[in-house]
Amino acid sequence: MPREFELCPGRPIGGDQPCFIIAEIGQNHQGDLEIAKKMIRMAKECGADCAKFQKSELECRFNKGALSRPYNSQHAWKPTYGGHKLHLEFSHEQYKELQRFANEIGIFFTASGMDEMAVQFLHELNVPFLKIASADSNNFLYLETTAKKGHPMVISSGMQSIEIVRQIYKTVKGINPNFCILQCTSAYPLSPEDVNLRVITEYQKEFPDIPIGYSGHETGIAITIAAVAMGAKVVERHVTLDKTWKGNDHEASLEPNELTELVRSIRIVERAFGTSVKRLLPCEENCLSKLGKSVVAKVAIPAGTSLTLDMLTVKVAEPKGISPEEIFALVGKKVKTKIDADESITKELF
Ligand SMILES: CC(=O)N[C@H](C=O)[C@@H](O)[C@H](O)[C@H](O)COP(=O)(O)O
Ligand SMILES: C=C(OP(=O)(O)O)C(=O)O
Repeated sequence: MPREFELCPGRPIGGDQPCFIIAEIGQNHQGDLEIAKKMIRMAKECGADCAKFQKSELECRFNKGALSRPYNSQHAWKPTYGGHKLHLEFSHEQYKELQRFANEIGIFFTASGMDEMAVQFLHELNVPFLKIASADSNNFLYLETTAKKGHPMVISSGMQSIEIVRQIYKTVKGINPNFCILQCTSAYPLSPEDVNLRVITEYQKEFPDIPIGYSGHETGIAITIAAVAMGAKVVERHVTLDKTWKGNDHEASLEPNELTELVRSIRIVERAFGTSVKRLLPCEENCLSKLGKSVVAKVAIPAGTSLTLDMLTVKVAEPKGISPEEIFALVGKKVKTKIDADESITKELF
């Protein structure tokens, strides 16, 4: 059983705790603070545990060449990648406002720190946990600095190999025990064939003492529900107010009705995990008494006969007789009284 730890105040994850559901607002707010607030409210109303953003300090995250490279995508807000990213970036003051807003409406608030300066800002903002985006999970310098901040960590593993993920585990484990690793494939939208849910099982085997989760970029909710059924303890999905909006992530995001349905389905699946003890349950008694089978005489059996298998069959019978699993134990037993063909074989006959 993976160890539990408190990801947010009063909200442990891992073990048998409910799956922690992150609504990744990311940059789907289009650079508009009012849309961002609407999305935080939406995440809360749909039942997500946390609203998450992406914080960058652009000069720390990108070099000059990357900032000035042309961005010709249909999703571009400005002609250069730097201009585009700047359009989607909220200031420190705006982050504080969003954090206050999330506090007011009662949903956990955090962000991925997309570079070391952003992590320092989020540390000062005192977010409950730090999300490490896939693109930083092999950035060991950053990982070490971030782990040392002491916040719980949720680390995504898109674009990485198992060797790198082992190194992530080892590095962070040595500094900060409170972290989990998410299976993730970094493509938008993600085809089911590239999801590789089996990696969740692999991570559970490789890292049995930490919670494992899933960060999905597919469309729809089925795959994320399956991830939870496989034991994901944290799930993250992009959310949007409108999938047709401009932006790289909207198509692979969930609209409010889908997020609501995802949360509802995850909570149902969790109720269904139940126990690993296999036994007849009280709720099965009705079915058993209506359709459960009994041993029945196949032929008329005279009193004093030693039973053989060819005298017996199994049917739904009234009254209830001996259970079918005991049929072989009846062979050789002598009946006290005569039994008619098709009569239930009951304990009283011996
Ligand atoms: C890998 C990574 O950081 N991925 C993020 C999280 O999933 C995404 O939200 C990107 O920020 C987004 O897809 C980038 O789009 P553009 O390049 O149009 O700003
Ligand atoms: C890119 C991010 O997440 P992931 O790698 O899980 O898609 C993020 O959190 O900003």
